[in-house]
Amino acid sequence: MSTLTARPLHQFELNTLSHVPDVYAWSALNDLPYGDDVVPVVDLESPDAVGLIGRACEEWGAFQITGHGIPLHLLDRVEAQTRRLFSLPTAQKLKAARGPGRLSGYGLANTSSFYSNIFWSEGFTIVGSPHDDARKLWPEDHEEHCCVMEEYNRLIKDLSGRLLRWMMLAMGLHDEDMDWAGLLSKADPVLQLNYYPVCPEPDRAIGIAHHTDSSFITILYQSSGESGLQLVHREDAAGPARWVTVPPRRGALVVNVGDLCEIVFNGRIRSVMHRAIVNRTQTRISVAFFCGPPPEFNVAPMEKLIGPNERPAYPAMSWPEFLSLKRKLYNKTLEYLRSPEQEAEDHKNTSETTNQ
Ligand SMILES: C=C1C[C@]23C[C@H]1CC[C@H]2[C@@]12CCC[C@@](C)(C(=O)O1)[C@H]2[C@@H]3C(=O)O
Ligand SMILES: O=C(O)CCC(=O)C(=O)O
Ligand SMILES: [Fe+2]
Repeated sequence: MSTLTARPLHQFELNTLSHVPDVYAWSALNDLPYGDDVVPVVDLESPDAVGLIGRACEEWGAFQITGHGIPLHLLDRVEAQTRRLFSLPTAQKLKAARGPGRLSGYGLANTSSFYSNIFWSEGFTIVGSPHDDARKLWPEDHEEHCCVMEEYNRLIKDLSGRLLRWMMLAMGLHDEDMDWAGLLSKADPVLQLNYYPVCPEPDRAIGIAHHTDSSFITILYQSSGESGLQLVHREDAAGPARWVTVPPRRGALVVNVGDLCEIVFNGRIRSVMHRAIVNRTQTRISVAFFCGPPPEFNVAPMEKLIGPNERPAYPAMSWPEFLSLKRKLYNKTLEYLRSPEQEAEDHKNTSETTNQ
């Protein structure tokens, strides 16, 4: 396993290939059985939205939302701008390549550096303002792109604050326990545009390998047509852990619970393992909004969720500390934080501090 570093871009133009070259071949795609259960769909205008969200978070760590107030024509424009970006010639896209140590720009998904095989996808990350990178792609003609992305960021940030507040209420907490809107207003919005070209042998490739998002929640738009997003439904009375496909639904958005919520809610809800697969017939795009905190945020379980005489299920740390741990341990991060070894380590650190 390596740490997150920039990696060379594709050696191939994926949409021209008639077979999957070995560096793109994945063997562990069927590690779990498939389930045909359906990820809950919550209408945010429904009177029991809070309860439905709470149940979906506890059972799935994910749900689709309708009635979210983001106009369909804006979603269409976001999709059109995303397709326009990825259909630029490779040389042009490389002008906005994600440089070493930078999060924003064009390249493979960052997490691809954990694997020796390459993802069948391209990514473009927008952190904060879209202007700098868009100017590199379209020196004369980036106004429309920036306008659309900024408007989307504004509405989706607002929506994420509402959703987090409802999740908190569903967990029996109250408005005074966390000012989500205030907290999120201090963070840079992060948008990840994903592009999955058609693939001649979809069973041999992966769009983005399984992972959890680090954010509080991720709000994902996926293009209609072929589905690609799959998530792990944990073992329950109905069966063992299984892959479940989240079909695109016109106008709906997918909400994924991320690692930060798992920690803040002290494990009452868990982040959802998910991946994107590819298909033979339709180019797919997705746009993920990662709802994260400002750098100074203290990542720790909320006091009220820790029972009397109970230790928090996760140790406290800063957000940059969490991200650097995640860069090292990737899918093992939360398991490590919950483990007894970590508790011992945590205890040692606390006694060192108190001994000083
Ligand atoms: C709010 C977030 C979520 C982050 C970290 C932080 C800021 C940047 C986000 C992304 C965006 C691109 C994919 C990812 C994997 C990456 O490398 O940077 C994401 C990551 C995560 O989910 O871990
Ligand atoms: O394309 C998708 O459906 C998933 C994308 C994703 O998981 C991500 O960008 O983190
Ligand atoms: Fe993701």
